[in-house]
Amino acid sequence: MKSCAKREADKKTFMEQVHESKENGYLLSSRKIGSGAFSKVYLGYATQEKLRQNYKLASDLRSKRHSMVAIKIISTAKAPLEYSRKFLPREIYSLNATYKHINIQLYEMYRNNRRTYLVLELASRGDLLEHINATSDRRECPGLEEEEARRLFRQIVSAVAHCHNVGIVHRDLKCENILLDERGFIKLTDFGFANRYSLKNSLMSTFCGSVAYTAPEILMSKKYNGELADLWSLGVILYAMVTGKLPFKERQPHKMIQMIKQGLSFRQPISPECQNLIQGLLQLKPGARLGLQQVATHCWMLPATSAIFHQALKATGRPPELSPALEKPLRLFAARSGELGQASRGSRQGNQSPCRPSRLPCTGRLPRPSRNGSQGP
Ligand SMILES: Nc1ncnc2c1ncn2[C@@H]1O[C@H](COP(=O)(O)OP(=O)(O)OP(=O)(O)O)[C@@H](O)[C@H]1O
Repeated sequence: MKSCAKREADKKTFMEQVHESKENGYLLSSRKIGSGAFSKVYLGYATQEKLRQNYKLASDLRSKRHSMVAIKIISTAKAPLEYSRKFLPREIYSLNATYKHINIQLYEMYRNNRRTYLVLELASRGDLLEHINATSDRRECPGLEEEEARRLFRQIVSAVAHCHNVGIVHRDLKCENILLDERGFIKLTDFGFANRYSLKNSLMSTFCGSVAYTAPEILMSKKYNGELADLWSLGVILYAMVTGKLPFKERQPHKMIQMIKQGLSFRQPISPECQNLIQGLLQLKPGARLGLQQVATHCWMLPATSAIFHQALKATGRPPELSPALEKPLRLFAARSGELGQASRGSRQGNQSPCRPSRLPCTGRLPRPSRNGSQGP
């Protein structure tokens, strides 16, 4: 139980935050909507005066017909220096560099020597993890229906492609960092581990994110390509969406590697197209993973093309490789029909091997994995 002194101190801090927010044009409510390692996120409201001053904020909130925002308060005085000097600036840079897409918009920032305030677009329907668990409970069947998973995954792929196109790798893609707004659109968030890269093939060495979503090359402490590591995480997210479970779950990285090497299994009926896409992303070798363009034009993402998949499967016993000749019209078709978001640059030849029979996945509801620390650049 909190001591009386602690409660008083918390109350004083909150009142200071209310005051500092008001000075900057926002009314801070006492409704806490989330918290992170060094931050608390509150529901806030833009004042009329603020709306008159900030055109971007005003036009966005007008389209939403409310004045609510999420105010993320980071207590820089309490956070480690490394966080304030390295990760927070990266988060702000990434939010600014990618805001024109479907990730969370950073409307504004204000700060003093104790705290930094990020005024963010409100995503009022919680995170993807909560959504998967709630839907699983309602359906009495783990996971989302493939149709819904497809709708959400297309948006996620499009958001990640947008990040990669502007030279940003997220490095902490997981269901908890994908929020849903009131219209059911996804909002990519938590760019605390995001990083810039200037050379497409430059390698990184920082261990970021959560073990369950982390690419094996990072778990093995190898230098890694951030884009390819994001692709692995996308495979874990898709698996989690359609099965309601994590594909591999171990606390210890070396045990995770063993599990990954034993391969994937699907214990419930998932369409062969979807299994094929997940397999294409969850490739042990980073270079063998499907590229974002291949993901966006995969037959599971474009159901109209699944006849081709089935014909090839029937004729050869193998799913088809997308030939360059087929890829272009599919992309055009996808773009026209709105099935494809912004395409990422570059296309890798992914390994589209048929599904391997393998070990059992973890069971039960999707847990919230704990985050790893991070060292290095
Ligand atoms: N824009 C938003 N709208 C609604 N809720 C939000 C928003 N941003 C953050 N949250 C909520 O607050 C929680 C913490 O936010 P966020 O993940 O950005 O903080 P963090 O300090 O980076 O967290 P962590 O230490 O877990 O990485 C989120 O999980 C989410 O539930």
